[in-house]
Amino acid sequence: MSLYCGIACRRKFFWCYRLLSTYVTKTRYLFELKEDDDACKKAQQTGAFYLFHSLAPLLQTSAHQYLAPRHSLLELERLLGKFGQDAQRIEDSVLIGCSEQQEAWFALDLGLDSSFSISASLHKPEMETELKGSFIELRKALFQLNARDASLLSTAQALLRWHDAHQFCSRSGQPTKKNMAGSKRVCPSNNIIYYPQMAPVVITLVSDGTRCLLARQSSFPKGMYSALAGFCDIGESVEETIRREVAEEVGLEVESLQYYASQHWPFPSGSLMIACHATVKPGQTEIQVNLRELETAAWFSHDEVATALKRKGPYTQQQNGTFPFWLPPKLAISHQLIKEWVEKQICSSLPA
Ligand SMILES: NC(=O)C1=CN([C@@H]2O[C@H](COP(=O)(O)OP(=O)(O)OC[C@H]3O[C@@H](n4cnc5c(N)ncnc54)[C@H](O)[C@@H]3O)[C@@H](O)[C@H]2O)C=CC1
Ligand SMILES: [Mg+2]
Repeated sequence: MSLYCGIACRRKFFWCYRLLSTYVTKTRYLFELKEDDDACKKAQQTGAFYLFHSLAPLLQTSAHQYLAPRHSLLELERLLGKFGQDAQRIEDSVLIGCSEQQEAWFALDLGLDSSFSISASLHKPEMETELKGSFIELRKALFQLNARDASLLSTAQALLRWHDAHQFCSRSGQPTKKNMAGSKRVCPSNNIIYYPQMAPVVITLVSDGTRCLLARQSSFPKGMYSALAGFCDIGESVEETIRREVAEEVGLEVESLQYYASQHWPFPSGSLMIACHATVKPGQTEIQVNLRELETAAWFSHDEVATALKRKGPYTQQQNGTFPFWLPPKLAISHQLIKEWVEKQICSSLPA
């Protein structure tokens, strides 16, 4: 090993160690805030708040992108005061992360019902003017956010939605109480603890060796195709869900599958997307589309998919009345799954 290489390796090791150490410190800090209400309340003093209204995040526009502004506790108290709201409403906020310098990040919804305010929803247009931004539906804004804001706002929305929908104990019917961080709710009458939940969903890119199978639902934007997706049924393994979903939706039998990656997805109400590649038995490639689930499904060649990946919107109607074939945006795991398939095809076609 050359001297240069030795130094480079040691530097790399030192860098990795520093990264890991910051990550561990951050993780332990967040754990403490979830477990200790007093520590979490203290963290709000120096923390930053992302604001929502009826689950739509507050956003500002900057150069064709959306930015998610953050507010200090002081700014938030001033804002609530101005709109005649109790500062106790801040206790409805949920912890969504922290910076490397341990600035805790929270999310608060000013439009949902609160036990701390008489009138549930603060006046939206006036608040938007005051905050110099707009509350925009996450579905519309997600793909124009940077990766960090997209991930934070997705987590925040899923958590805020869960709290809004779990205000009462399903056994006693009594109101449940959120802990300061919002990592759980407890029923004071029977001590049942409720934890935020998300639904596991598999997303599978089926291939026959040279082509891949893409499908569309009628609710998709015109021209957009994606890999097959489906919720896990209770009691199923990921492998079983993939086999069932592929059989249910396109009438094919999966022969082998390989895990690719996962992603939290805020729609419809917080899912864990588990992405996999799958192959079908050779010669068994005839698609039978389940029209109750899908509008259409088809096999696509490597070149067709590679071209679609490069295509940029807006995807407007063509002269012949059809829409161009396009794929989900980069932020969606389906895009990454399809991209990996394209890259793998290129590698396998290269001479050894
Ligand atoms: N991030 C990504 O790249 C992608 C994400 N997705 C997400 O995957 C989700 C599932 O895909 P679909 O093909 O619609 O699933 P699906 O094929 O399981 O069909 C949806 C139906 O499943 C039933 N269902 C079972 N459990 C459910 C639950 N926990 N919540 C809601 N419905 C449930 C309902 O009847 C619903 O109409 C979609 O909601 C979509 O948001 C889909 C494609 C790409
Ligand atoms: Mg489906």
